[in-house]
Amino acid sequence: MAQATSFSMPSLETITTVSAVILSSLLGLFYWTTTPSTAPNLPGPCGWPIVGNYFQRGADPAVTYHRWSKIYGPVFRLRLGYKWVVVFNTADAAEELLASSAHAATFQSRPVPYSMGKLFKEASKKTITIGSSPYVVLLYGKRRLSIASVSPASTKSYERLIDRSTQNFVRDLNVPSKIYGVIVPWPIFFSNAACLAIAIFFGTPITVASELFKDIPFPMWRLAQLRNITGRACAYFPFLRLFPVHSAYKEAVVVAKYRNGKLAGLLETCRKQIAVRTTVPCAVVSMLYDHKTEFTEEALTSVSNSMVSSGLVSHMPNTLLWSLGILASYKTIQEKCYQAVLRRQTLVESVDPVQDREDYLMAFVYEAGRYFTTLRLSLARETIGKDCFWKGFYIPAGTTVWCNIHAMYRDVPRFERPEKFVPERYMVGPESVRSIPHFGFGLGRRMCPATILVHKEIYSVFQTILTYYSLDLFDGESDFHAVRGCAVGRSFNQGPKQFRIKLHVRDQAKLDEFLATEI
Ligand code: HEM
Repeated sequence: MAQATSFSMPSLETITTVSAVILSSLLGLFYWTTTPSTAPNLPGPCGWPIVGNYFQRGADPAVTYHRWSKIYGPVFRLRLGYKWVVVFNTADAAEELLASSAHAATFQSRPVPYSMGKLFKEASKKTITIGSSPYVVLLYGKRRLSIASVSPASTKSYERLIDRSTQNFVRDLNVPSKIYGVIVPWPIFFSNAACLAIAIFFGTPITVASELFKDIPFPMWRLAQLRNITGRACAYFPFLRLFPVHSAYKEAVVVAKYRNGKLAGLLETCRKQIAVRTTVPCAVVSMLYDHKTEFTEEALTSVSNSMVSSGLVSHMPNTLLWSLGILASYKTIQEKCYQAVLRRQTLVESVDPVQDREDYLMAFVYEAGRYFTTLRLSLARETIGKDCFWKGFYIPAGTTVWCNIHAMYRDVPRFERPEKFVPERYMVGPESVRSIPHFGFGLGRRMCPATILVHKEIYSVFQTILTYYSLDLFDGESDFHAVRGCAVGRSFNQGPKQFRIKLHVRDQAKLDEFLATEI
């Protein structure tokens, strides 16, 4: 006997989801077949129906865009789902569009991707870093605070904190070196970059800074995942927002709240110390002295978030790790850096990152920033208020813009043999005589305010390590090619593949004395 087939009606939720998917697909198809007049009229690669160029971006999108720029020109457009994005790929084009008086004002906002917007609502506005903030009234006030806190004068006032932090790098390298002989640098460089950021900004003692995030419930980089230019499909395909929220997002919200709490606590401690004049010179002191009453607690925590996030998340540690790897792998470069360290010991002044063109270690720091470019697509920008007309092309208001720093640093008219790692380019020859562009820190009105501080910090870290140790690569990545040696080209920030090193003490008595010194 034939069995009766039971048939139950799909739930209302299923019907809604399926209808939304079909509707979005139809809208996507319509959008693809009829490029709207509001799209930028630039050349660009032909995409697939609905998804556009989303799946054509390859494992390392900055590298793919560099290749595409040879076909479509220095500035081209992409379509990712429903969104148009414009990519700047040469130094000339980026300087003209982001830094010239004709266009700079147009590109001074930042887009707020869907997940970030949601995060800001759920984890409070304190989470909005300057680097993730659109152009709003408070932005330039916050930028002013951030610039005050890292100006050359204030940086000079907390040089001692930089020395204290770099001593801690050596302390943390010394222990596993003695016990195991071989070192996995990741945990040491990530935790010390975080300590460096906290110590310099809040004047926090290293012993306190190194314990601060020990009870973090989820990894700090959950937050960076939300900012990732190449990730987050729901930013481009709105129908995905109908699906339940991913656990990584929920964890990012928890991390954001946790971090806000810790930073607000540190700020409060600084305030109390300032009131009774027991504070040490640090970035918060430089920031608060002139602007004590103008800013709300929320704004100040947001600025604190901005100023420590590069150390807590990834660009600082990744830049240090690439540099460490190349020093360990390329003995000639390491020896030249060591000679520069010895030369510096004979000079009275500490290095001046802007003026000093004779210091090989400084040139090495610049070249590592150029060659590896840890924020390859910078931080996204958005046009603000008005359309941009450039060389007969049209970029409408509200368009997302990515600046391909990886490609700009490989711009042949600007950089000779850009595929080679050559620190000397910053000491002699055409690149050293003109003012040096540090595209790795962006350009124009939203450029990173911390260029000088960062160069000084990286210099100090390697100056201190090389004073006491010579380095050898033990195993793992050895080539340190910016593209082939990159661990994950699609992440928010590009770091090297895994490697391990060995350290050799240059002079044990000198090292012991240094480790026993309280700076
Ligand atoms: C290796 C280290 C670093 C790199 C490679 C780096 C790179 C960048 C880049 C590419 C941008 C975007 C610029 C643009 O859109 O044109 C940026 C923004 C920013 N950076 Fe850095 N940065 C580093 C370290 C730091 C540090 C240590 C601080 C603070 C002490 C800092 C504070 C900021 C702030 C506040 C912004 C946002 C500026 C704005 O949106 O107006 N950065 N950084």
